[in-house]
Amino acid sequence: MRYAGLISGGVDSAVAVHLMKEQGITPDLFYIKIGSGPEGEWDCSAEEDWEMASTVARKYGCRLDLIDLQKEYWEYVVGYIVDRLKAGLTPNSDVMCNKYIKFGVFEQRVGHEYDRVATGHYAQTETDADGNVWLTTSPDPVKDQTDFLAQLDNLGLRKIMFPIGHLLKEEVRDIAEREHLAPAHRHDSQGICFLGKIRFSELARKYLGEKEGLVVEKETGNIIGKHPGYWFFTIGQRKGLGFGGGPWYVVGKDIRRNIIYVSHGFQTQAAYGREFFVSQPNFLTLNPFAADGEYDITFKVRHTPEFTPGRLLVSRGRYKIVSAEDVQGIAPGQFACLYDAQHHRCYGSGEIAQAR
Ligand SMILES: Nc1ncnc2c1ncn2[C@@H]1O[C@H](COP(=O)(O)OP(=O)(O)OP(=O)(O)O)[C@@H](O)[C@H]1O
Repeated sequence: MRYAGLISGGVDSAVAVHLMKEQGITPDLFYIKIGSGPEGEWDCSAEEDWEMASTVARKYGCRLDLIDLQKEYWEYVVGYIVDRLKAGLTPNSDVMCNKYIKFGVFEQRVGHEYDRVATGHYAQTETDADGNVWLTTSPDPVKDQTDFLAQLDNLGLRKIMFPIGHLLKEEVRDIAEREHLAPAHRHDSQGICFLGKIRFSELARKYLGEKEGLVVEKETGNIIGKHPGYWFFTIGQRKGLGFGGGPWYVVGKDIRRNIIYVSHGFQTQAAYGREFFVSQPNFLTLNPFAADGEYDITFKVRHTPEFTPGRLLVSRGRYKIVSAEDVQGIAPGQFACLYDAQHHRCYGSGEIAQAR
């Protein structure tokens, strides 16, 4: 068996390597470089991550290679983000980075030479009696990353290994301390999916520019203020609106007229919803909802520790989630991730469809 390990310079993948060594496996390690943009305009400070990865590789006698996927990252992941922002949708860079980069381009370039590829994700897999491999959640609900992995295909899932998947973050840190792994005291690495909120707005400014529009209170139609372009705002967003007299929630967008609709108050009903459609989901293994009917599920519409209970209504290939609780900020384009009622198995995810 040939083993590869994806190493980021952070604690999680360092401990993953340690645990593989404990099992007698010496993986070849790969550090993926996404660089700092086509014109070198973003400061990614990746040197430190590379240093950390090298220290771990030396300690465990592993080969370490740097794979430059800068061009592909900007083409596929950043391209997708800008596209979605322009369409008024809420993109998810972590999901797409896993799909296109770590398990997409990496697999084509390097991964295909290996039988298994290990990462430091907080997720697990299980094999049923028929030999089907399923993605299952981490015991650490705060760190669980199954939602980021839910767009992979079954081939990827069969190949992947999560050496720290059964552990809590605290346990991973303890191992790192005990083993004097250099990154033990580091913050989480930049990772390659580094595009957080700030980056999103920087990207939006660079690629889509600014275009002044109106901010309108949904209930009254009153004009509250102006904004620099609908692409800077996400449905459900509360912080960073800067309109005064808040809290305000973004509850809708009219992208044709460049209008942002907001709603006022802490408990505003307009910020919540209970029902929405999911575009054709990607099923990681089998589709457990193949027959029309109603199913008890849990789901997530964003990366939070909570799994929301609800029912999935399936009718002629259409998937509708009816939540048992109010859900804040149901944003078209964002992924709805589907789990069983015990939030043990993660079945896959699909984009939240535009309300019609
Ligand atoms: N630049 C990279 N090169 C290679 N693999 C990476 C890189 N960034 C992330 N990974 C892989 O993806 C996993 C999850 O990445 P994520 O960005 O979520 O980081 P994390 O949970 O903070 O993990 P870590 O502590 O290892 O950075 C990492 O554990 C690692 O296996």
